[in-house]
Amino acid sequence: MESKSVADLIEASSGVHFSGFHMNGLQERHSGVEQATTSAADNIVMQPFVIGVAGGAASGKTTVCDMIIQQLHDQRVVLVNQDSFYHNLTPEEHARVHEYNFDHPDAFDTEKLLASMEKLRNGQAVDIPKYDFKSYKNNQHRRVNPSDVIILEGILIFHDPRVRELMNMKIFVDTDADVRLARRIRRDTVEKNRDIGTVLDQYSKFVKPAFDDFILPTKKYADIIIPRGGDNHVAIDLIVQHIRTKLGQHDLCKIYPNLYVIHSTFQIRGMHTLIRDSQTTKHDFVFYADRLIRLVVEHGLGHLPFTEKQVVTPTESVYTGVDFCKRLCGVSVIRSGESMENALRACCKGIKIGKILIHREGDNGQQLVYEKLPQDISDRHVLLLDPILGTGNSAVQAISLLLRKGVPESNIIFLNLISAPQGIHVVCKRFPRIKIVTSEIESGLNGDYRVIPGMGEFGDRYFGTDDDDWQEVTHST
Ligand SMILES: Nc1ncnc2c1ncn2[C@@H]1O[C@H](COP(=O)(O)OP(=O)(O)O)[C@@H](O)[C@H]1O
Ligand SMILES: Nc1ccn([C@@H]2O[C@H](COP(=O)(O)O)[C@@H](O)[C@H]2O)c(=O)n1
Ligand SMILES: [Mg+2]
Repeated sequence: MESKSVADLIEASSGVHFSGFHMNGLQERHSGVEQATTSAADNIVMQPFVIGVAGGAASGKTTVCDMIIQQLHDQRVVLVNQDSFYHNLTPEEHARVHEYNFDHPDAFDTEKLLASMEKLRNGQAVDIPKYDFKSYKNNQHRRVNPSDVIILEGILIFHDPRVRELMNMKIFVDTDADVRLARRIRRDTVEKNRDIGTVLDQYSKFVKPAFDDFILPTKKYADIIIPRGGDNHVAIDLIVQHIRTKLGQHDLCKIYPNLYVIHSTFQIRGMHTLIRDSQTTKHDFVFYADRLIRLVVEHGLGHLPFTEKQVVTPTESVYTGVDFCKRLCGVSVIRSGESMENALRACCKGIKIGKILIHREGDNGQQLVYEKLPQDISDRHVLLLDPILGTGNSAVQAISLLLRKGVPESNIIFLNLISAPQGIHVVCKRFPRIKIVTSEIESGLNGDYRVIPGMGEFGDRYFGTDDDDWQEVTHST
């Protein structure tokens, strides 16, 4: 495509909002996308999703954890047992081990557990003791690497509020006392070589009272109570599904503090349902997409800086409020992004809106970038408009161009309707200071790099250039 004709194309497609068209995309095309703007990107530590699993001894905690881990096979999951943090016994305690209460909160070195968790959450590997139930020692260690999911399991794992605080999800495995006792007898006699008399003594002296006094009272902290432990496949399936959703969605907001997902309501879900439905007419698609876009734009504007302003009301009282940010412009990514311009103009009277055209050239991923931006854009806060964040490639191109124009990274707010986690990772890691405002986070991308569940080709549906509409036009003319 010839440079001049592209300029004309943009001019024709967008209308002139201001002077200052720069045609330097071709020169920049071969220089590639800018490298990460700051080393801070490398320092971002993904916060793991921490699941706590509590319940009485032999209730099936380890079995439930194993089942969750098995189902989350495509995630990096690590299991940390509270048993690993049993205090070593003194020689005196060891000599009278049958009088030692292994079910009391004081039997555990919770400070050490907290220190290990702190390391894992900071992305550092940690050596976790391996507890030997036969020798009562934890002299050996295993190396645990930082992971996407950490499962903390143990009878008293909900006891200390500081440990509870670490958890994103708390599960209590609720199994009848007689089943727990029967399993314990079998386990302790077979696996731990203990005689049945000792097992029963320990149970009545320590295990049962501790369950009533310390373990059962922590059930109230659970988000989910699983009756029948590992037999409850439905509960485990639901939990795994929830973890997957959480990993892909809102926890992204914890990982990336500059990612904002507008608060979901049934109205918003209803609008999404309509625009995602492939049967929705163009008219309805535009109507509900516009409503959602307006919400995203309003939310995005809320992230602009403000100055305090006092006004005198008609009752001659003073109202202390704020003044809008004045140095502002929009930049839409042609063509879908243009659908967001009206909402921005409706909110910000007379706002300048620039345009960026990103063109994928063949399959080699090379992209041509043409732009028409305000000359003083480096002095402005920029609202970057593109309804769908998919792989993040276009967004990286667009943001890199803005940075080359001198716009500070922290002055860019990227507004979109839906975001794929992959795109969020790409953009937020590379540009940790930009803000992203979106209305929903998607499950992911399919093999063709299309957003799933998504809403199809947004530009075609919004501007009526999808196949059906073209046919309609052909038939009616
Ligand atoms: N649903 C089940 N049916 C039969 N045996 C089970 C079931 N769940 C666990 N067990 C057995 O009971 C014992 C205790 O289970 P485990 O998962 O280790 O419990 P916990 O970790 O709560 O102590 C183990 O020997 C295990 O094999
Ligand atoms: N040396 C030890 C240490 C602990 N116990 C018992 O283990 C139970 C906790 O383990 P779970 O896998 O069942 O959660 C607890 O009831 C302790 O009494 C032990 O017997 N010997
Ligand atoms: Mg266990």
